[in-house]
Amino acid sequence: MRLERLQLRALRCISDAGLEFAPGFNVLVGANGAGKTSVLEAAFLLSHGRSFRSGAREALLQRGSAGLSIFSTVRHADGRLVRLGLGREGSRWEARVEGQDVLIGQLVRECAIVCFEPGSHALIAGSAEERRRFLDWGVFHVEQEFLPTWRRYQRALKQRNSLLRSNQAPDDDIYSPWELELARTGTLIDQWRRVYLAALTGYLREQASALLPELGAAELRYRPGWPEGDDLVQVLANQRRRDLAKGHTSAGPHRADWSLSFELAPQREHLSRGQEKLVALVCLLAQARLDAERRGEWPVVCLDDLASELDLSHQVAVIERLEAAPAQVLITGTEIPVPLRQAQTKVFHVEQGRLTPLL
Ligand SMILES: Nc1ncnc2c1ncn2[C@@H]1O[C@H](COP(=O)(O)OP(=O)(O)OP(=O)(O)O)[C@@H](O)[C@H]1O
Repeated sequence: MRLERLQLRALRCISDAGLEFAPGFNVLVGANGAGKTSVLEAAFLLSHGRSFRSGAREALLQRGSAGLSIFSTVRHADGRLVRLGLGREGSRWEARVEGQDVLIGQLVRECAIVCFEPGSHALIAGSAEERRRFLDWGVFHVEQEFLPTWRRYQRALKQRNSLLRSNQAPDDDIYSPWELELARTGTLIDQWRRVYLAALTGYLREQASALLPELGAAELRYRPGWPEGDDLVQVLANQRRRDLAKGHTSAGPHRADWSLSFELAPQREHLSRGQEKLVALVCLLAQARLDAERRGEWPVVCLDDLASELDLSHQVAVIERLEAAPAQVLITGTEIPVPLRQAQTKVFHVEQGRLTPLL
């Protein structure tokens, strides 16, 4: 898929801007703080319902503005054109597909965008929550039932945690209904995650051998969040007393994690900071590749500040791979990245929130 048009209003330093993107490479060039990342952030918001930057969603609203809006026209590989919108008026976020109000989950399903940005190394070096989010975004895009099941799981988890916190005696009749629900939905979530990771593994190995051949073979490890092979309902019942002392549920898919290790870098601590970033990029490109396989079209790939994140040879390798995909790519930088200077690239100049097409 590709973004044909993106229209932004009152997003960070961008008061009002419209961009017509080219199908291939698009570069947003400008000084620090000009508003380049904010454009990628807007695209990411449509596809994830949240920003990749930390902080409250309120910070996205231009200072002094009561609302913001993001509109996009998305062209799918089969020629279908879909109009998407996300906005905030007053205290409410509203999502639209083809002018109809929809839930944010429905909007996100229509738009697939992966984004590599300076914070992406958290996928490797950060908390397990980052890795679960990555995993669940992938599962969500292929499994229709994932979101409602995940919501049911979260509801049951909240209920069990509030029983634990209010120090309810660990009796079956109080805890069992919630534990049954947790086990039923949690086991499904775990199965979907395993199927997704199994499909992702080949693409992870392929991307890793292209971008990080010096690290040797890559291996993916998954930890479901409770002892492998055990029945979750039994685990929860057995852990009630321990969980009462802790005040929260200590087993289940909300504790899952995965990691990518390498023959010559078996532990994360063996990776340099730059290699951590490259491993994160490997994961994102593998996810994009799998998404392309499943949906029959590449997601849009955003690379924020590419030239300061990767050395020149890795920039070349990534750009060549995306050119061959072929994917629509949005790149930001204080200058046009060297490998794109001779290529067919649409360039936008960004200055104090104003966007001007150059070439
Ligand atoms: N809510 C807001 N209202 C108005 N301006 C904001 C708001 N939030 C951030 N800004 C400003 O908007 C700009 C956002 O910049 P952005 O991160 O998009 O810049 P960038 O061009 O990617 O910069 P860099 O090259 O430094 O990463 C900054 O100048 C910032 O101070």
